[in-house]
Amino acid sequence: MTEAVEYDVVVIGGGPVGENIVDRTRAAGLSTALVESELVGGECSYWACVPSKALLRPVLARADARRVPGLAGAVGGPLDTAAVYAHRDYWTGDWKDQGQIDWLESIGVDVHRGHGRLVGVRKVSVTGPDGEQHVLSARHAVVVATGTRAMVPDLPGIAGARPWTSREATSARQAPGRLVIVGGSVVASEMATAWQGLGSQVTVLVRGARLLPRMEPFAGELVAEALREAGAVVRTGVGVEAVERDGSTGPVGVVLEGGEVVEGDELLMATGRAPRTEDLGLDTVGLTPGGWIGVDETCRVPGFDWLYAVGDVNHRALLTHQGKYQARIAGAAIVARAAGAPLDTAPWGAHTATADTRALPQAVFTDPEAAAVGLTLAEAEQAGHRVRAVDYDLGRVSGAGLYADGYRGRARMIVDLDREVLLGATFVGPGAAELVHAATIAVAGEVPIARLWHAVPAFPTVSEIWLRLLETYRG
Ligand SMILES: Cc1cc2nc3c(=O)[nH]c(=O)nc-3n(C[C@H](O)[C@H](O)[C@H](O)COP(=O)(O)OP(=O)(O)OC[C@H]3O[C@@H](n4cnc5c(N)ncnc54)[C@H](O)[C@@H]3O)c2cc1C
Ligand SMILES: NC(=O)c1ccc[n+]([C@@H]2O[C@H](COP(=O)([O-])OP(=O)(O)OC[C@H]3O[C@@H](n4cnc5c(N)ncnc54)[C@H](O)[C@@H]3O)[C@@H](O)[C@H]2O)c1
Repeated sequence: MTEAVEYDVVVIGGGPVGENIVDRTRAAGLSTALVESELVGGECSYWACVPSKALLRPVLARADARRVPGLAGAVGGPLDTAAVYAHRDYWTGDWKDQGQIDWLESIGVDVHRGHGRLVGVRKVSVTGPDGEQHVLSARHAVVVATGTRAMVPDLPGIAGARPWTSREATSARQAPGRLVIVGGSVVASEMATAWQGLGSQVTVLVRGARLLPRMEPFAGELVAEALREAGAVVRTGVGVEAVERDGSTGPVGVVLEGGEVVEGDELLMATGRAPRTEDLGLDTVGLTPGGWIGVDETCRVPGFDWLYAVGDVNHRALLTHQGKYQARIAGAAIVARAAGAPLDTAPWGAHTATADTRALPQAVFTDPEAAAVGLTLAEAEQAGHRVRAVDYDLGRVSGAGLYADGYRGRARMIVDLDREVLLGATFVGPGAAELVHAATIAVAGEVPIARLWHAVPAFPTVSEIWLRLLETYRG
């Protein structure tokens, strides 16, 4: 092995989070290396956010158009699926990352293709595609941004059944005749919407009581109702015991608790994520391989002055936008520490990822869309806040009625009664994803209800929901 090449900062993992870290550290003049074992751009760009939304957009646009009088008749037919897949392929750059590499070169980041592993304090080995190894050392920081992989439960028969994970579900070039989905959270709900819309007969097997269990209960209920109306089967409270499949092309059988078998042509396991830390050399610095990497509010690993874990891998918030926010915070902290400058780690300070716990937004691209920020009613009560949930039927807002005939949706805001600020908000309805950022500003800014009263939504937009919620609260 050759002598270590020294940088100020070494980042392992070039997903959206790693890319944002290196952008920050380079902009501040720190020499920076990025180690990536697959494609720069990460899961999000090639097998998650981007291809899934490219598949979903035509499905949701068609559903919206079918609710517009005068337009419905023009969009009654099936989707041009070849064009949908081509559009998805375009957005993934045909699973090539040359554009990202060119950008990194243009900002002066050295990209090391290969598998990165810690090999002691401040040291990272890179095993290239040809098996050759070299070592990088970091003067100031090593950042782990290795993200997650799909977590598939170890059910009897699962390996032989060759189930889809989120990777196949976002990159497939043909709709299976029958798609069985195990799981009930975001991936299950979005992929059920996409593939039912693209022509599959979808069956969703939900272990819990409803879809989207981390959101207000009405979100999952409205999404399940719409999926059923679109022709999908959504079954709740069902456990899966085993999976069976004979041969390479035969149908797959999902054996439920009690013995019933649900048959499909493909099976998608949408059962959560596992951190990509099992082969990362964590043991060489006293950490446990395979686990999530816990961090402080600056995304630094407790007990280390040089090791950071940012994005999915720290398990604070498994979302691209939030990982990129952490990258901005951690990047600023690395730069400040390298310069010996003081850090602002007070809540909402420049070097603390406060929004992860206080104002975390998410938009789920189902039909209807479901978007939320901050705490749900149950979470707020559990945290000991004195709160009131204010609900309103989105379909009663003029802007919503004009947006779609028979608009169905619901909104809820959670008011902290002691401080009269919002702790959270949820919007479910066609186009509702675009409503959440206003709520994020209200929650992160701790804007008093009395001042929100002066934030007048334009007529006739769906945003008039804000006025209705505030009127309902004020009686
Ligand atoms: C189907 C699906 C849809 C999603 N949709 C959304 C969405 O709409 N909006 C949203 O906000 N979030 C969405 N997410 C979540 C989002 O994909 C993740 O939060 C995001 O990708 C996390 O970014 P990251 O950079 O932390 O990790 P990743 O994107 O996983 O990137 C990690 C990178 O590290 C590399 N790597 C791993 N180990 C090593 C190693 N040892 N050496 C070198 N390189 C390594 C990997 O190859 C990868 O490129 C979705 C997830 C899924 C599964
Ligand atoms: N639009 C978005 O923001 C978006 C879209 C997709 C994914 N994501 C993010 O990606 C992450 C992964 O999403 P996900 O839906 O895969 O995971 P998740 O962790 O949100 O949910 C996994 C679900 O699978 C169920 N499950 C686990 N084991 C099971 C088993 N053996 N049998 C039956 N059910 C089982 C769990 O009960 C849970 O509901 C999430 O954190 C999500 O926020 C975000």
